[in-house]
Amino acid sequence: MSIDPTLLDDLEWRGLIAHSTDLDALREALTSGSVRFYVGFDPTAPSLHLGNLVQILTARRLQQAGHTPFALVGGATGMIGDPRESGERTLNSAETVQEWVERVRRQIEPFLSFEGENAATMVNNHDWTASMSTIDFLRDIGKHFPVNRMLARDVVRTRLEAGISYTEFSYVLLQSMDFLTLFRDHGVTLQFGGSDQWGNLTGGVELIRRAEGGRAHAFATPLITKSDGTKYGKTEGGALWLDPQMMSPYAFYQFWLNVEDEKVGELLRIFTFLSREEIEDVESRHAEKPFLRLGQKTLAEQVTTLVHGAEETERIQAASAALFGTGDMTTLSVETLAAALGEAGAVRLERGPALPTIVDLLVEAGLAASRGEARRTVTEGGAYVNNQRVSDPEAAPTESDLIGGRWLVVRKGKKSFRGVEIA
Ligand SMILES: N[C@@H](Cc1ccc(O)cc1)C(=O)O
Repeated sequence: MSIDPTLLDDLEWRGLIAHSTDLDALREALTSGSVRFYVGFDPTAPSLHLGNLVQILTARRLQQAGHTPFALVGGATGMIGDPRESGERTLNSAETVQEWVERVRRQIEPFLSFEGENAATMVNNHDWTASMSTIDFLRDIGKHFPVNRMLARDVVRTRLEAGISYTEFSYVLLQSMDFLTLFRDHGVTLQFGGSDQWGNLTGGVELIRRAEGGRAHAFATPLITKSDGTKYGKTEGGALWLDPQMMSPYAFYQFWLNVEDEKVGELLRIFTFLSREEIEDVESRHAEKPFLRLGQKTLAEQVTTLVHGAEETERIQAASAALFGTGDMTTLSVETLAAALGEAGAVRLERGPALPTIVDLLVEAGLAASRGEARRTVTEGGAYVNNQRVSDPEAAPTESDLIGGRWLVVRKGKKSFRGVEIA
């Protein structure tokens, strides 16, 4: 496996290095051989989310450049909880943590290669933490942690007033012990994580120095925020999950399609494997005609393909093109349409003796508040069934209009549409 000497320049160009312990030493290490590195994920939910994806993709970049990944799932740290500013976490049961460990592990695996000279290894910190005695922990690890420095960390300072348990306060020792263990047992010399992990990352580097006289490196990736500084996912109603059961691939795709123009370049650099030339080309074409949304479309296609695969992405694209365009809907697969409409909203109508008229459809689909309003929408030319404009308020679709024998797409104006299932 040859080493790509341009890796660090590429990471910097992508804006992936927000903090680092010593960039020159890191560059030296990353160009002189395959570096064993690690990144950890806590099972705090049944699925990883957008923030974790930055780390997963960064790990993949390092592996593609010839370095050797250790992906850690926090079977132990997931039992404790990394302190966050919003307050003390509630402890999850051991069974729940165990179940989530497995799910998180399966989510990470497809992004890394487990073959070849620099094959990835999955590790679980429960393996070296669970059997450790309290006495050993306090003597061998605790002794290296000055409490005054632990108190100075931002997250701890913000928590001091409202309160922080000894459990969460100790978290940094566990993560630092992980780095030390991987350093000793596997020669791991680099850890990275999100910028909120900076204290935990440097804790490990410092512990390796104090306990072992060893040299290790760390860097932190930036926090991904919207242009107003708030987190993605907050206003969309929940985190952006990678698990298709928790966030449909269609909704995932739509999220990328709707990011702000100012963010397109940054997100393309962080979340795609397009080259610098390709990204710069998309950016300049996007800047010329932002209304074509080339940047968002590229982003949506690339990231959805990485997470949900090419086939699923094509299905979503076909559905979106049909829903928002003028295309022929009858050629769509019913599954894709149903998924897309499930997201956009769909209503179900009992099949009566005759199919409903366009006025009925607009009212039933919730696109018009009254029959009067529905009638006006039709006469003003703003009503569509399956992308075909309907101009007669009394007109009703025919059986052959029903996609897959039961679906209609009712649209009002350009953007509001609903699925109607006649069952
Ligand atoms: N603390 C990390 C997860 C982690 C756990 C253990 C480690 O050794 C490393 C990282 C997070 O909350 O995202």
